[in-house]
Amino acid sequence: MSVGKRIIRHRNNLDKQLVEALRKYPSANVSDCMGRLYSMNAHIRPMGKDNKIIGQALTVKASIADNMLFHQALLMADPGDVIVVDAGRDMNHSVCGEIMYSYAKSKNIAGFVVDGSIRDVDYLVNNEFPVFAAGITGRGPYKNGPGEINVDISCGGQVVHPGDIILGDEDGIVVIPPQEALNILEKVKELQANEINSLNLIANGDWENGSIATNLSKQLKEDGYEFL
Ligand SMILES: O=C([O-])CC(=O)C(=O)O
Ligand SMILES: [Mg+2]
Repeated sequence: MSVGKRIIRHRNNLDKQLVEALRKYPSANVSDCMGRLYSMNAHIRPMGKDNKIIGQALTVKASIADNMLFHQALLMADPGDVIVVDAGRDMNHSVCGEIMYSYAKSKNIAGFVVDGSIRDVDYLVNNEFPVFAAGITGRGPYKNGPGEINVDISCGGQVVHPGDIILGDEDGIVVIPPQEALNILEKVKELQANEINSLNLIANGDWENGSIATNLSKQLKEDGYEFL
């Protein structure tokens, strides 16, 4: 196999309903259900008006300032895929723009996550197509390669495997291992119910009697804090 030039067609796909069931949960709550260890770094930000993204990852490992394999990934992607690109966090060249967004949207690709820069942001401000990235620059990419498709990559400080579930919103991106998705879905349902309880306590003026406040006071006492 030619490392640096691998284009892997096969990827395991999950039941789409399971992926869809995660859509309504905030990335922050999902992250809490995964030990707070699987969110991308804060430099990966939503760049347009559509901030909600969910789908299975089709990964691209790109050369710096080059989007040849990103274009190939667009041709290979299925509806609902999120194209996740390791573009080396480069701030000097963008690796996608309006032509690529338009084609991806026409194929019902779920969005892009790029550890690098993008351009033609006007399109993203005026159309529903979610793109998360590290920066914006009008200086465009080359198309020479090398690069790879559907290999494990690094994006936003996280390892992303082909087929991982990518969930994102205004708080950024969390990466969910597909084999754990059902388990995480159950946990996040429970966490969400607890958050609703907390918000109800606040609304009713009862926060001081809730479990967070009571546990805090117990912990401060146990740890020897003094109120002076
Ligand atoms: O030149 C490119 O490949 C990226 C771009 O601006 C576009 O897709 O519109
Ligand atoms: Mg363009």
